[in-house]
Amino acid sequence: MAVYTDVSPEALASFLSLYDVGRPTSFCGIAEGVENSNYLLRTERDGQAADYILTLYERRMDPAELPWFLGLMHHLARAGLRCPEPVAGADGALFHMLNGRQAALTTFLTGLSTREVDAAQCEAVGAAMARLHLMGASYASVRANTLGPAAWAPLLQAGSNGADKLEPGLVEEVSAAIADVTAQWPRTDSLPRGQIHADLFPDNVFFVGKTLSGIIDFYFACTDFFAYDLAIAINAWCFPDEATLDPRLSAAMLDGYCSVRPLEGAERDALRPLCQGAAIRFLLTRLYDWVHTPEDALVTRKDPLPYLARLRCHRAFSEPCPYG
Ligand SMILES: Nc1ncnc2c1ncn2[C@@H]1O[C@H](COP(=O)(O)OP(=O)(O)OP(=O)(O)O)[C@@H](O)[C@H]1O
Ligand SMILES: N[C@@H](CCO)C(=O)O
Repeated sequence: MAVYTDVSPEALASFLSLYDVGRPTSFCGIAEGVENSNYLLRTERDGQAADYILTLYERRMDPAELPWFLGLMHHLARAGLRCPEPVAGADGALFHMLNGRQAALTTFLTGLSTREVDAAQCEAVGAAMARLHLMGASYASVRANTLGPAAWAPLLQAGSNGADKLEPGLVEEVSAAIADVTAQWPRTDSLPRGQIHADLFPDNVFFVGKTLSGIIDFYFACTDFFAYDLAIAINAWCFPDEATLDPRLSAAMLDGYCSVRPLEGAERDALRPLCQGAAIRFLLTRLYDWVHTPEDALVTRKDPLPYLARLRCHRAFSEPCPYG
């Protein structure tokens, strides 16, 4: 489930009166996702139907940061990336309040996320990510990565109550990995940086047939190393059994990326610590949710342990870039 906030027909009508999108003809909650409340909205105007996603921002969203995310999506959509474009209200604003929460309408993207990742999809994701990185260069505003290395020790601390029940010795093992990976982390000015998606998992990428048709969910986007975005996606796409890297998939992703934006040698050399850092980041946010979400909550908690398995896998490699 991800409908935390119910929206009545009256509240919807009042919200839509701020937009020029026509009258609602259907409106239903979307079960997928864990962060925000999402609804599929169909409207009709002058006999024409149009689909939108209505999102009410919950949980981790810092209200002051929403304009940055919506501005980035607007910028990328206008630059030609297939991503949701926020719809402006009659007043020009990209979000308005609904039931006490910030809420935005975005364009609907067709397509389905894949359940069985293959090399062609990885190549397409790599190429789309590189396009996103290049297009983001003209979005000048900076957003620091709030889930970068400085956040890891406090997150582990916040999730430590219950961590060892999940996996004996987890806190000690992850503490040691944090110290080691932080010491190897590239200096800010040592690798190319810019706007990154930072959550490019299979459920955030749509395909129509074999063609990549859209990228959604920009609410962890930030300004960081381009190669860190690749590290996140390698972890999310290239571990078919959750614990073992399939180098054919990661090589396809790197090939796709390099077909649009060639990687520098230093970026390839940094991939192993970056992949470990990406594994730590998702292990810790999942651990936090695991420990802090009541077992009977409607939201489905994501298992942190597959990210411990990925961390171990990257740490066991001896070659600098086993990814392709
Ligand atoms: N622009 C869009 N076009 C079509 N479907 C969308 C769009 N945005 C969201 N969806 C649908 O809503 C679902 C949830 O969206 P999203 O992943 O952004 O939610 P979330 O709560 O931020 O979840 P999470 O961060 O856990 O992935 C998606 O899986 C997709 O089915
Ligand atoms: N992609 C994240 C969920 C939040 O975006 C995860 O799998 O842990």
